[in-house]
Amino acid sequence: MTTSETTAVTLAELEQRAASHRDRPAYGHDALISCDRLVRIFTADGVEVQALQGLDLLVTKGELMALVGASGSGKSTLMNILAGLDEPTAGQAKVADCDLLSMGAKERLRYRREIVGFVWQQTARNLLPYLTAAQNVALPMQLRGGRNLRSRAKKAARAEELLELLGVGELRDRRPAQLSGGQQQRVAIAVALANDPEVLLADEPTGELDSATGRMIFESFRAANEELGTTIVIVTHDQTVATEVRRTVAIRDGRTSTEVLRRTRVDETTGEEHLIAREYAMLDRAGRLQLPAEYTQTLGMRDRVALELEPDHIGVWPDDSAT
Ligand SMILES: Nc1ncnc2c1ncn2[C@@H]1O[C@H](COP(=O)(O)OP(=O)(O)OP(=O)(O)O)[C@@H](O)[C@H]1O
Repeated sequence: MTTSETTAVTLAELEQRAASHRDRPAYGHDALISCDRLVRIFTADGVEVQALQGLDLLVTKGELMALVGASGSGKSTLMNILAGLDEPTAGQAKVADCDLLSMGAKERLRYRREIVGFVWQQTARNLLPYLTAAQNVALPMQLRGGRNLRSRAKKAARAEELLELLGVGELRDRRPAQLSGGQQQRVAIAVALANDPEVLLADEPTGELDSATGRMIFESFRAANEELGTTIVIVTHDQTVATEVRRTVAIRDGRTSTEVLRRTRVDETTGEEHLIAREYAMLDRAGRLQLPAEYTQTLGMRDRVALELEPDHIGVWPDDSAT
Protein backbone atom coordinates (compact mmCIF):
# COMPACT_ATOMS: atom_id res chain seq x y z
CA MET A 1 0.00 0.00 0.00
CA THR A 2 1.39 3.40 -0.97
CA THR A 3 1.47 6.36 1.36
CA SER A 4 -1.29 8.11 -0.59
CA GLU A 5 -3.54 5.01 -0.32
CA THR A 6 -2.95 4.90 3.42
CA THR A 7 -3.86 8.58 3.64
CA ALA A 8 -6.99 8.01 1.52
CA VAL A 9 -8.21 5.25 3.81
CA THR A 10 -7.50 7.33 6.87
CA LEU A 11 -9.37 10.29 5.41
CA ALA A 12 -12.35 8.14 4.54
CA GLU A 13 -12.34 6.73 8.03
CA LEU A 14 -12.11 10.19 9.48
CA GLU A 15 -15.01 11.38 7.35
CA GLN A 16 -17.09 8.41 8.42
CA ARG A 17 -16.25 9.07 12.06
CA ALA A 18 -17.15 12.74 11.70
CA ALA A 19 -20.44 11.82 10.00
CA SER A 20 -21.40 9.32 12.67
CA HIS A 21 -20.55 11.92 15.31
CA ARG A 22 -22.64 14.51 13.50
CA ASP A 23 -25.62 12.17 13.14
CA ARG A 24 -25.57 11.15 16.78
CA PRO A 25 -28.58 12.55 18.63
CA ALA A 26 -27.68 15.58 20.76
CA TYR A 27 -27.12 15.03 24.48
CA GLY A 28 -30.48 14.81 26.23
CA HIS A 29 -32.49 15.16 23.02
CA ASP A 30 -35.30 12.95 24.35
CA ALA A 31 -35.16 14.09 27.99
CA LEU A 32 -37.70 16.41 29.58
CA ILE A 33 -35.05 17.94 31.84
CA SER A 34 -31.52 18.20 30.56
CA CYS A 35 -28.63 19.79 32.45
CA ASP A 36 -25.37 19.79 30.57
CA ARG A 37 -22.17 20.78 32.38
CA LEU A 38 -24.04 23.26 34.57
CA VAL A 39 -21.91 25.68 36.51
CA ARG A 40 -23.12 28.15 39.14
CA ILE A 41 -20.61 30.38 40.85
CA PHE A 42 -21.65 32.66 43.71
CA THR A 43 -19.49 35.53 44.83
CA ALA A 44 -19.94 36.55 48.44
CA ASP A 45 -17.60 39.08 50.10
CA GLY A 46 -15.09 38.67 47.29
CA VAL A 47 -14.96 34.89 47.76
CA GLU A 48 -16.11 32.64 44.94
CA VAL A 49 -18.17 29.55 45.73
CA GLN A 50 -18.67 27.00 42.96
CA ALA A 51 -22.05 25.60 43.95
CA LEU A 52 -22.39 23.60 40.70
CA GLN A 53 -19.24 22.35 39.02
CA GLY A 54 -20.30 20.94 35.65
CA LEU A 55 -23.39 19.04 36.67
CA ASP A 56 -25.01 16.67 34.16
CA LEU A 57 -28.53 15.37 34.70
CA LEU A 58 -31.20 13.92 32.42
CA VAL A 59 -34.76 13.31 33.55
CA THR A 60 -37.25 11.53 31.32
CA LYS A 61 -40.88 12.60 30.98
CA GLY A 62 -43.06 10.85 33.54
CA GLU A 63 -40.28 10.06 36.02
CA LEU A 64 -40.66 10.38 39.78
CA MET A 65 -37.11 10.73 41.09
CA ALA A 66 -35.19 11.93 44.13
CA LEU A 67 -32.04 14.03 44.46
CA VAL A 68 -29.94 13.46 47.56
CA GLY A 69 -26.64 14.84 48.81
CA ALA A 70 -24.86 16.31 51.80
CA SER A 71 -25.60 19.82 52.97
CA GLY A 72 -23.94 22.33 50.64
CA SER A 73 -23.61 19.87 47.73
CA GLY A 74 -25.65 22.13 45.43
CA LYS A 75 -29.15 20.62 45.50
CA SER A 76 -31.05 23.84 46.21
CA THR A 77 -28.91 25.73 43.70
CA LEU A 78 -29.93 23.22 41.03
CA MET A 79 -33.60 23.37 42.06
CA ASN A 80 -33.63 27.17 41.93
CA ILE A 81 -32.19 27.06 38.41
CA LEU A 82 -34.74 24.46 37.30
CA ALA A 83 -37.50 26.55 38.87
CA GLY A 84 -36.42 29.55 36.77
CA LEU A 85 -35.57 31.55 39.91
CA ASP A 86 -31.82 31.65 39.34
CA GLU A 87 -29.56 31.54 36.29
CA PRO A 88 -26.52 29.32 35.81
CA THR A 89 -23.11 30.87 35.22
CA ALA A 90 -22.32 28.44 32.39
CA GLY A 91 -23.50 25.20 30.81
CA GLN A 92 -26.89 24.36 29.42
CA ALA A 93 -30.21 23.67 31.06
CA LYS A 94 -33.43 22.83 29.25
CA VAL A 95 -36.81 21.92 30.63
CA ALA A 96 -39.63 20.96 28.25
CA ASP A 97 -37.76 22.65 25.38
CA CYS A 98 -37.36 25.92 27.32
CA ASP A 99 -33.76 27.07 27.38
CA LEU A 100 -33.20 28.30 30.93
CA LEU A 101 -30.15 30.35 29.98
CA SER A 102 -31.61 32.39 27.16
CA MET A 103 -35.14 33.04 28.45
CA GLY A 104 -36.21 36.67 28.57
CA ALA A 105 -38.18 38.11 31.51
CA LYS A 106 -41.57 37.50 29.91
CA GLU A 107 -40.73 33.94 28.93
CA ARG A 108 -39.34 33.29 32.40
CA LEU A 109 -42.59 34.41 33.98
CA ARG A 110 -44.59 32.13 31.68
CA TYR A 111 -42.16 29.30 32.46
CA ARG A 112 -42.67 29.73 36.21
CA ARG A 113 -46.45 29.92 35.87
CA GLU A 114 -47.07 27.16 33.34
CA ILE A 115 -44.15 24.79 32.91
CA VAL A 116 -42.97 24.20 36.48
CA GLY A 117 -44.73 23.86 39.81
CA PHE A 118 -42.79 24.23 43.05
CA VAL A 119 -43.25 22.93 46.61
CA TRP A 120 -40.95 24.40 49.26
CA GLN A 121 -39.90 22.90 52.55
CA GLN A 122 -41.38 25.69 54.65
CA THR A 123 -45.09 24.91 54.66
CA ALA A 124 -45.90 28.60 55.26
CA ARG A 125 -44.05 29.63 52.08
CA ASN A 126 -46.31 27.58 49.82
CA LEU A 127 -49.72 29.05 50.69
CA LEU A 128 -51.27 32.48 51.17
CA PRO A 129 -52.53 32.62 54.75
CA TYR A 130 -55.70 34.63 54.07
CA LEU A 131 -57.04 32.35 51.32
CA THR A 132 -58.81 29.02 51.82
CA ALA A 133 -57.28 25.81 50.46
CA ALA A 134 -59.54 25.94 47.39
CA GLN A 135 -58.77 29.63 46.77
CA ASN A 136 -55.04 28.96 47.07
CA VAL A 137 -55.31 26.26 44.38
CA ALA A 138 -57.44 28.47 42.09
CA LEU A 139 -55.02 31.41 42.34
CA PRO A 140 -52.31 30.18 39.93
CA MET A 141 -55.04 29.50 37.36
CA GLN A 142 -56.28 33.08 37.75
CA LEU A 143 -52.77 34.50 37.48
CA ARG A 144 -52.04 32.46 34.40
CA GLY A 145 -54.35 34.51 32.13
CA GLY A 146 -53.76 34.39 28.38
CA ARG A 147 -54.61 31.23 26.51
CA ASN A 148 -56.36 28.23 28.01
CA LEU A 149 -58.38 30.46 30.25
CA ARG A 150 -60.72 28.33 32.24
CA SER A 151 -64.06 29.76 33.34
CA ARG A 152 -64.43 30.58 37.02
CA ALA A 153 -66.56 27.48 37.54
CA LYS A 154 -64.04 25.29 35.76
CA LYS A 155 -61.20 26.66 37.88
CA ALA A 156 -63.16 25.93 41.04
CA ALA A 157 -63.95 22.42 39.78
CA ARG A 158 -60.28 21.75 38.97
CA ALA A 159 -59.21 23.04 42.39
CA GLU A 160 -61.66 20.65 43.99
CA GLU A 161 -60.53 17.75 41.82
CA LEU A 162 -56.88 18.31 42.77
CA LEU A 163 -57.67 18.61 46.48
CA GLU A 164 -59.64 15.33 46.24
CA LEU A 165 -56.76 13.61 44.42
CA LEU A 166 -54.42 14.63 47.21
CA GLY A 167 -56.83 13.50 49.91
CA VAL A 168 -57.68 16.93 51.34
CA GLY A 169 -60.96 17.60 49.49
CA GLU A 170 -62.95 17.97 52.69
CA LEU A 171 -60.61 20.73 53.89
CA ARG A 172 -61.27 22.98 50.90
CA ASP A 173 -62.74 25.86 52.94
CA ARG A 174 -60.04 25.96 55.63
CA ARG A 175 -57.28 28.53 55.75
CA PRO A 176 -53.65 27.34 56.16
CA ALA A 177 -53.62 28.15 59.90
CA GLN A 178 -56.49 25.67 60.33
CA LEU A 179 -54.52 22.87 58.68
CA SER A 180 -51.76 20.60 60.00
CA GLY A 181 -48.30 20.80 58.41
CA GLY A 182 -48.96 17.64 56.38
CA GLN A 183 -52.34 18.89 55.20
CA GLN A 184 -50.74 22.21 54.21
CA GLN A 185 -48.12 20.40 52.14
CA ARG A 186 -50.80 18.39 50.33
CA VAL A 187 -52.66 21.60 49.52
CA ALA A 188 -49.31 23.05 48.39
CA ILE A 189 -48.88 20.13 45.96
CA ALA A 190 -52.36 20.87 44.60
CA VAL A 191 -51.36 24.54 44.16
CA ALA A 192 -48.19 23.52 42.33
CA LEU A 193 -50.24 21.24 40.02
CA ALA A 194 -52.98 23.79 39.32
CA ASN A 195 -51.69 24.85 35.90
CA ASP A 196 -50.84 21.32 34.76
CA PRO A 197 -47.07 21.84 34.87
CA GLU A 198 -44.76 19.57 32.92
CA VAL A 199 -42.52 19.32 35.97
CA LEU A 200 -43.14 19.46 39.69
CA LEU A 201 -40.08 20.40 41.75
CA ALA A 202 -40.04 19.89 45.51
CA ASP A 203 -37.19 20.97 47.80
CA GLU A 204 -37.27 18.98 51.05
CA PRO A 205 -41.09 18.85 51.06
CA THR A 206 -41.18 16.52 54.08
CA GLY A 207 -38.38 18.27 55.96
CA GLU A 208 -40.64 19.85 58.59
CA LEU A 209 -42.87 16.79 59.06
CA ASP A 210 -42.71 13.62 61.17
CA SER A 211 -42.00 10.41 59.25
CA ALA A 212 -45.60 9.10 59.14
CA THR A 213 -46.81 12.42 57.70
CA GLY A 214 -43.82 12.49 55.38
CA ARG A 215 -44.88 9.11 54.01
CA MET A 216 -48.39 10.44 53.34
CA ILE A 217 -46.93 13.42 51.48
CA PHE A 218 -44.84 11.08 49.41
CA GLU A 219 -47.97 9.09 48.54
CA SER A 220 -49.50 12.36 47.31
CA PHE A 221 -46.53 12.89 44.98
CA ARG A 222 -46.90 9.35 43.76
CA ALA A 223 -50.64 9.91 43.10
CA ALA A 224 -49.84 13.07 41.11
CA ASN A 225 -47.19 11.19 39.14
CA GLU A 226 -49.39 8.18 38.40
CA GLU A 227 -52.76 9.90 37.88
CA LEU A 228 -51.64 13.05 36.09
CA GLY A 229 -48.38 11.82 34.55
CA THR A 230 -46.48 14.80 35.99
CA THR A 231 -42.68 14.46 36.05
CA ILE A 232 -41.55 14.98 39.65
CA VAL A 233 -38.11 15.79 41.09
CA ILE A 234 -37.83 15.75 44.88
CA VAL A 235 -34.79 16.92 46.85
CA THR A 236 -34.79 15.01 50.10
CA HIS A 237 -32.86 13.86 53.15
CA ASP A 238 -35.74 11.56 53.96
CA GLN A 239 -34.68 7.92 53.56
CA THR A 240 -38.29 6.78 53.04
CA VAL A 241 -38.71 9.07 50.07
CA ALA A 242 -35.24 8.35 48.73
CA THR A 243 -35.74 4.57 48.76
CA GLU A 244 -39.31 4.50 47.44
CA VAL A 245 -38.63 6.13 44.11
CA ARG A 246 -37.27 4.17 41.15
CA ARG A 247 -34.28 6.47 40.72
CA THR A 248 -32.22 8.36 43.28
CA VAL A 249 -29.41 10.60 42.04
CA ALA A 250 -26.72 11.68 44.48
CA ILE A 251 -25.06 15.08 44.11
CA ARG A 252 -21.56 15.56 45.47
CA ASP A 253 -19.55 18.77 45.27
CA GLY A 254 -21.83 20.31 42.67
CA ARG A 255 -21.91 17.26 40.38
CA THR A 256 -24.03 14.16 40.00
CA SER A 257 -21.90 11.37 41.45
CA THR A 258 -23.88 8.14 41.75
CA GLU A 259 -27.33 6.86 40.98
CA VAL A 260 -29.43 4.10 42.51
CA LEU A 261 -32.00 2.45 40.25
CA ARG A 262 -34.70 0.20 41.69
CA ARG A 263 -36.88 -2.28 39.89
CA THR A 264 -39.25 -5.02 40.94
CA ARG A 265 -38.61 -8.58 39.92
CA VAL A 266 -41.24 -11.26 40.21
CA ASP A 267 -39.96 -14.65 41.37
CA GLU A 268 -41.13 -17.12 38.73
CA THR A 269 -41.69 -19.98 41.18
CA THR A 270 -43.23 -18.20 44.16
CA GLY A 271 -44.75 -15.20 42.34
CA GLU A 272 -43.30 -12.96 45.06
CA GLU A 273 -42.16 -9.48 44.15
CA HIS A 274 -38.64 -8.39 45.09
CA LEU A 275 -37.28 -4.90 44.91
CA ILE A 276 -33.81 -4.85 43.42
CA ALA A 277 -31.66 -1.78 43.97
CA ARG A 278 -28.39 -1.24 42.17
CA GLU A 279 -25.92 1.60 42.47
CA TYR A 280 -24.35 3.09 39.34
CA ALA A 281 -21.51 5.56 38.89
CA MET A 282 -21.93 8.36 36.36
CA LEU A 283 -19.92 8.32 33.16
CA ASP A 284 -19.73 11.81 31.69
CA ARG A 285 -19.64 12.61 28.01
CA ALA A 286 -15.86 12.82 27.97
CA GLY A 287 -15.79 9.26 29.36
CA ARG A 288 -14.78 10.39 32.87
CA LEU A 289 -15.86 8.17 35.71
CA GLN A 290 -15.65 8.98 39.39
CA LEU A 291 -14.84 5.92 41.46
CA PRO A 292 -16.43 5.80 44.92
CA ALA A 293 -13.89 6.92 47.56
CA GLU A 294 -14.54 3.83 49.69
CA TYR A 295 -13.56 1.58 46.76
CA THR A 296 -10.37 3.44 45.89
CA GLN A 297 -9.34 3.75 49.54
CA THR A 298 -9.90 0.05 50.20
CA LEU A 299 -7.53 -0.88 47.35
CA GLY A 300 -5.13 2.01 47.97
CA MET A 301 -5.78 3.46 44.51
CA ARG A 302 -4.54 6.96 43.82
CA ASP A 303 -3.10 9.04 40.97
CA ARG A 304 -3.01 6.20 38.46
CA VAL A 305 -4.86 2.93 37.89
CA ALA A 306 -4.45 0.14 35.34
CA LEU A 307 -7.38 -0.55 33.00
CA GLU A 308 -8.19 -3.62 31.00
CA LEU A 309 -10.98 -4.07 28.50
CA GLU A 310 -12.74 -7.40 28.91
CA PRO A 311 -15.53 -8.69 26.64
CA ASP A 312 -18.28 -7.50 28.99
CA HIS A 313 -16.62 -5.17 31.50
CA ILE A 314 -13.63 -2.97 32.20
CA GLY A 315 -11.20 -4.03 34.90
CA VAL A 316 -9.60 -1.37 37.13
CA TRP A 317 -6.46 -2.33 39.07
CA PRO A 318 -4.18 -0.44 41.48
CA ASP A 319 -1.03 0.96 39.86
CA ASP A 320 1.53 -1.89 39.88
CA SER A 321 4.14 -0.17 37.70
CA ALA A 322 6.62 0.11 40.58
CA THR A 323 6.61 -3.62 41.35
N1 LIG B 1 -26.70 33.04 47.25
C1 LIG B 1 -25.56 32.44 47.57
N2 LIG B 1 -24.43 33.17 47.77
C2 LIG B 1 -23.26 32.58 48.08
N3 LIG B 1 -23.11 31.25 48.22
C3 LIG B 1 -24.20 30.47 48.04
C4 LIG B 1 -25.48 31.02 47.72
N4 LIG B 1 -26.37 30.00 47.60
C5 LIG B 1 -25.68 28.87 47.84
N5 LIG B 1 -24.38 29.14 48.11
C6 LIG B 1 -23.31 28.15 48.40
O1 LIG B 1 -23.33 27.17 47.38
C7 LIG B 1 -23.12 25.87 47.92
C8 LIG B 1 -24.30 24.96 47.58
O2 LIG B 1 -25.44 25.41 48.30
P1 LIG B 1 -26.88 24.74 48.19
O3 LIG B 1 -27.82 25.54 49.01
O4 LIG B 1 -27.22 24.56 46.76
O5 LIG B 1 -26.62 23.32 48.85
P2 LIG B 1 -27.67 22.20 49.31
O6 LIG B 1 -27.15 20.90 48.81
O7 LIG B 1 -29.05 22.58 48.89
O8 LIG B 1 -27.55 22.26 50.89
P3 LIG B 1 -28.68 22.00 52.02
O9 LIG B 1 -28.99 20.53 51.96
O10 LIG B 1 -27.98 22.43 53.27
O11 LIG B 1 -29.84 22.87 51.65
C9 LIG B 1 -22.88 26.06 49.40
O12 LIG B 1 -21.49 26.13 49.61
C10 LIG B 1 -23.54 27.40 49.69
O13 LIG B 1 -22.90 28.03 50.77
